[in-house]
Amino acid sequence: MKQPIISIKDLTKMYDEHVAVNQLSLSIQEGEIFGLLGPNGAGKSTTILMMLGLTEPTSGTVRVCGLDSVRQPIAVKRRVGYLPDDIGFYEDMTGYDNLMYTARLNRIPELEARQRVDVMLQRVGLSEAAMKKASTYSRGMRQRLGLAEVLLKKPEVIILDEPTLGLDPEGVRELLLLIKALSRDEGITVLLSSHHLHQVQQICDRVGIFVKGELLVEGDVPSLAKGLYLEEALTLEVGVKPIDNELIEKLRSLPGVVRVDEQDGLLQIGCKEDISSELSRILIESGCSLFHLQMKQYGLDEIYHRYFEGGEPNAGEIKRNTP
Ligand SMILES: Nc1ncnc2c1ncn2[C@@H]1O[C@H](COP(=O)(O)OP(=O)(O)OP(=O)(O)O)[C@@H](O)[C@H]1O
Repeated sequence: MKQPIISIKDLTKMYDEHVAVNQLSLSIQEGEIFGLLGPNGAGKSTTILMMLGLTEPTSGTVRVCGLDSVRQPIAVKRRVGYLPDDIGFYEDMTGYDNLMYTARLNRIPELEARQRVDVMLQRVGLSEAAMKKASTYSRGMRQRLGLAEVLLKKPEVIILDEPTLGLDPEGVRELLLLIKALSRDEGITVLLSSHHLHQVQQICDRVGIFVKGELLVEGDVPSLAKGLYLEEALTLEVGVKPIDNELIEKLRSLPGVVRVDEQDGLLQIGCKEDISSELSRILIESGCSLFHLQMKQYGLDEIYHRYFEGGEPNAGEIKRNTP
């Protein structure tokens, strides 16, 4: 198996007596989009700072792109792009000049810098606003300019701290789609922190849920739903004709089916796992005509609330992260 691009083992950070991150172990594979989720103060930013070599762990190890973040922080920073939650620009300079300034700081030769800045501005959808001062940019435009700046270095990994903070729904959607496209097209590994769970679940391959310095669970959204021992991990919405009691009873008796209800002419079938292909086979074999089949999965919000009902980890439901 390939070595993970980010590898964290037993990482702990204490601020005096306060444990900000506690015995964290986590591996992220190349090309993955990983979401670090959790409420304020959970330890997400501290973890990011340790990955970047910007703060030293109290104990444990963190390796990024095969480099030790404590011993080789400069080499790590060369290969990792970091977008903090409060990005600073030269407000009196245009978006274009801000990027050129960063390119020069990174010693990119002038001609190449101009070309790369043009490409990046186009990539993030800011070509038209390139000659406007950064002070006139909206929050969404600033985030996109920040992304362009990070990408100038051609990073292998990008780390985004709360990238959607303060954006309106359309801005959030645009930024997340852009992040997803970058990861897909350029093969960049993305780690992003957020407490807006429903937003990031759209683009994350896997998420880790943090609380009070501990990673309680990690996995893709469907496995987390399963890990929560949710009786009903997903609902299949089925449009089929004709619907009669015999059909409903037959479906109720299928393995993995928890409930079958009829609602507005559609069947709502709650199941423990995805049985859609088995289900369509049975319906067609029974002589029914199937005109609609849609799967509705539990989202991260549901998962998150199950874990942290009342703001505290719901001890009965926590399945510990095992490295
Ligand atoms: N420099 C510091 N000195 C002392 N305590 C700190 C320092 N930085 C963070 N902490 C504490 O460590 C804990 C984790 O903070 P951290 O900023 O990593 O959380 P977070 O999950 O990123 O939260 P947020 O979403 O609010 O940024 C918090 O209790 C915070 O008060």
